[in-house]
Amino acid sequence: MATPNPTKHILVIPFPAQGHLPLLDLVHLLSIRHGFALSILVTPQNLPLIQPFLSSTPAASPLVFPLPSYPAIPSGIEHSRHLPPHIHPVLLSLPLSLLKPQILSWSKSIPNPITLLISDSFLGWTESLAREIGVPRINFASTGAFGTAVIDYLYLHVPKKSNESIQLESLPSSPSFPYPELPLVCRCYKPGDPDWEFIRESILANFSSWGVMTNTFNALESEYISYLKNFYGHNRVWAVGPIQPTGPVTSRGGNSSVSSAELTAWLATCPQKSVVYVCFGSQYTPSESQASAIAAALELSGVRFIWPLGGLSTVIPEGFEERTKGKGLVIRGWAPQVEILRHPAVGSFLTHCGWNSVLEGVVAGVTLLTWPVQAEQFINVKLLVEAVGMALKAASGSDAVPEAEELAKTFAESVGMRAGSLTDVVREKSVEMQREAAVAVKEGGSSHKDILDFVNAISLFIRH
Ligand SMILES: O=c1ccn([C@@H]2O[C@H](COP(=O)(O)OP(=O)(O)O[C@H]3O[C@H](CO)[C@@H](O)[C@H](O)[C@H]3O)[C@@H](O)[C@H]2O)c(=O)[nH]1
Repeated sequence: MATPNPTKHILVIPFPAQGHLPLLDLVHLLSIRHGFALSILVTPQNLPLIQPFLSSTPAASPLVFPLPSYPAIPSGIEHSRHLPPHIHPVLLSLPLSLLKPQILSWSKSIPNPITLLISDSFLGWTESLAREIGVPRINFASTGAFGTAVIDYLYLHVPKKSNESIQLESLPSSPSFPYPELPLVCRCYKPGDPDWEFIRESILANFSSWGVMTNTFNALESEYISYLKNFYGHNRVWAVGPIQPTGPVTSRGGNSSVSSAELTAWLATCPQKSVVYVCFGSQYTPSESQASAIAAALELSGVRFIWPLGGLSTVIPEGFEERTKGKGLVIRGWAPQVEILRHPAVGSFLTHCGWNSVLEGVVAGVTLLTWPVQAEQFINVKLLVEAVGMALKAASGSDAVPEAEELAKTFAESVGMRAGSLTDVVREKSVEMQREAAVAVKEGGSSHKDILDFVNAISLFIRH
């Protein structure tokens, strides 16, 4: 562990959403390995959520400011998981931006000046904050390079609602997407609406950040990483993923509602690669008919499974748990996803393709079965299925209700209970990407090198 150096002081401004947490894992690594002192901006309700990070990062201190009220955000809400579904999480950027004067005066009052600001790409307003403090800013993108490229493109060339597919001309291979599959953060933009104009300006401000760090790796997205370098007009785009969870993987993002011992005991009864894991991330609850289709498919296929229903209210058919007793585990609440995926008994993952789930699946070498529902998930599927060829399409869209028989076949093929030549190809590609991901983060690997390159680049700004 490196000795913390107070002259290397990073102000970190995370975005309060589960899927954006890898920023904390990244700065943990910078602190532990490279001796950076960290100040983490956090609002009071979110302070307990970052406690595990603070406990494991001795040179990190919270910088706590109450969240100012803002009309677009119901009062008392400080985290995206508590926002009603009709409010896009990015709008939490608005009240946070009101903290700028306080952050500025705090930065002037401290004995160990800030060297650098790292903030989430949903917080592009921090670009002008960094300029006022007089330090460079790193824009941290929690989506992949392709996802980031698409969101950036769509804020430059705002698409009109259309029945035709929207083609993104200057991106590699000029991909096109049906309008409803474009990220909601882009489709929600309302020209002339002051809140959305602020968000647009904020995203455009990311383009002038001094550097960009992204949670991806070269072997997975080299084409889009190169594209981003070209787009931003410099090479300070560091692909540093897959960022590893800080501390025990069992507690990533929340306390699990099932004990590790219970899970391990059950998984120990299952043959290698025989279990299908089903999860839709932290922000989506499958509808009752979707949950029924999944349940029927699990039952019909006869596969072993683990299915966390989340803290929200997924309704599953009556009697399902009794009928599948021994074959599967239904988890009510938060599951230790990373731990589950890394268990050798798990063979495939029906996922909504949130970027963290994708990377966690890649690291674990499981076969990804894709069912994108929102955000940039359709873009991630294009990457995984069409560009890399390492995933199988299971369903698509928040309104989709797949045929139980078809989904059952996909489940069975994915764990080798049914022959399917495509699955072999896909499975081999998953194993190859798993290997590439492991190589990337090891000494000499592309992501490891990018972190060192980043540390060297910012040493120019360190005052001694
Ligand atoms: O029971 C659960 C459910 C989720 N997780 C974890 O929660 C995270 C979920 O992140 P992600 O898979 O990225 O999904 P979302 O929470 O939906 O993430 C949002 O943010 C991501 C990063 O910007 C985007 O890629 C997604 O599309 C967007 O929906 C992952 O680390 C999971 O391991 C658990 O540990 N247990």
